[in-house]
Amino acid sequence: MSRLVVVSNRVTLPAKGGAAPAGGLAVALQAALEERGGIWMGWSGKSSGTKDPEVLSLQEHGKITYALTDLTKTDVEEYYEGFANRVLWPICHYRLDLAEYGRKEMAGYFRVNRFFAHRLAPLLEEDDVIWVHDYHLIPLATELRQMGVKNKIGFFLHIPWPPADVLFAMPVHEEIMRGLSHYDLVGFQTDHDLSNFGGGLVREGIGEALGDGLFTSYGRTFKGGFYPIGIETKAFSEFATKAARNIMVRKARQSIEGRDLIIGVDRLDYSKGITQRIDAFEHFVKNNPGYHNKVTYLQITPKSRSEVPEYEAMQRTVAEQAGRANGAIGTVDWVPIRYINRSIGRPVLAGLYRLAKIGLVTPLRDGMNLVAKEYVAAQDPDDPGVLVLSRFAGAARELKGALLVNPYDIEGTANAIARGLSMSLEERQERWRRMMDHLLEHDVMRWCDDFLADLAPGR
Ligand SMILES: O=P(O)(O)OC[C@H]1O[C@H](O[C@H]2O[C@H](CO)[C@@H](O)[C@H](O)[C@H]2O)[C@H](O)[C@@H](O)[C@@H]1O
Ligand SMILES: O=c1ccn([C@@H]2O[C@H](COP(=O)(O)OP(=O)(O)O)[C@@H](O)[C@H]2O)c(=O)[nH]1
Repeated sequence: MSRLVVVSNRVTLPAKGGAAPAGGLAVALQAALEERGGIWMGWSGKSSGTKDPEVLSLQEHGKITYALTDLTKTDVEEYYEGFANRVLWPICHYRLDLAEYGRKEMAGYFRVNRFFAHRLAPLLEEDDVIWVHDYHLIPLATELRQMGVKNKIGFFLHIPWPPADVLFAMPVHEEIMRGLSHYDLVGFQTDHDLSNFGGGLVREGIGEALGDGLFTSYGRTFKGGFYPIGIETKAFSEFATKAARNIMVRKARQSIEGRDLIIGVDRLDYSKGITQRIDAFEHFVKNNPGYHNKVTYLQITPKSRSEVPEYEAMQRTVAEQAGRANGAIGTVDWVPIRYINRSIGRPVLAGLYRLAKIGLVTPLRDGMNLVAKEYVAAQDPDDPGVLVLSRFAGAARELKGALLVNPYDIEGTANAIARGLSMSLEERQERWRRMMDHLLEHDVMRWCDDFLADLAPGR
């Protein structure tokens, strides 16, 4: 088997005790690489200030060699906070209104991709298979090809790919589309993302779908496919079973005092639909007096990308909204919404998911949403909870046993909460079994194997 070289913007070294960082990409790649071994190259998450970053720091952990680089302050501002998170992220999440274009940021994005290529190239061996992840690094293959790298290079996009009318509002879309054509395989989360990609090529007159998963554009022929990312289903389910003994989970159980628990877990991001979700919960409580003092909604929301103005503003908005809703619907002996702003380790999260009667996962747009899958995997087969899931999450293409909602429809989401809480055991089990069987078969290793088999068959 060829050596696997993974490149992603952010690389986080495994924490003591094996706790993984918040963020689906890091969680999934760690699981996939731990089994197969290989190199994982990317940004350390640290800034070297104004100094040029030192050479790569190489560190071995188990079968993985981590190759980390710092970035200068300017690089972080222009490449990560600027172009990646203020242009590509909003555009790919259909938020044209939030995209902020700047020539400086665009230049910084392409410059850092070149820098990554120059740092990566000396590590490469002839037979290596290179797997690049996410929107931060779209131009990386172009840069590597210009340096003469002939290896197989695949790209997987963890976030949605928008339709032509949205994508082409981005001034630099042509460079981005050209960048993708330099890969051997371009993978998306869902069939919808793939068809948006193919549709965009045709609409702009820059390429076409040749059939059998082949595309051509800018004089290159490459494969495209969809590979829905999975979780470590079996291991996560075992975590959840054991977590009942965890002290934090026991304390949480005691503190809800027999009320029904509803759980939401999301990075603090405008794409996650947290404000609409709080509105929906408030609406549910107001319209279902029988549930007064009988339900607790726990929203776990670690801060994310706080240097980006839209994210900083959200911290205030969501906190104020949770406070206002508690003021409006709470009573002297009942705080209906518990809003937590820090990251919780996944072993504890697993136990909290299992305690919850409803997993409330209502992003306005999401590439996949691993929380939805983790919630299902964590359930007790004898008494499973109900997943209320946005139809705009990639996970909705697979998890047909969920109650699918439109997160913009506040009343509809409130009704789904009510329906979930009163659903019969038989229906809950039937819906859960369907989803769990799917997740057991399509776990994170399957995702990894499927992608790599299409990228480098027979290697
Ligand atoms: O690295 P950050 O800027 O702190 O952000 C964390 C990650 O967020 C995004 O995750 C996506 O990947 C998940 C796994 O495929 C998927 O389930 C989710 O829908 C996506 O939003 C981002 O794509 C990653 O690059 C970030 O590391
Ligand atoms: O306090 C938290 C919140 C989230 N997560 C993990 O972060 C990932 C979030 O992935 P998802 O695909 O749902 O969204 P993303 O943040 O990548 O957009 C999941 O594995 C969560 O278990 C975590 O470990 N602790």
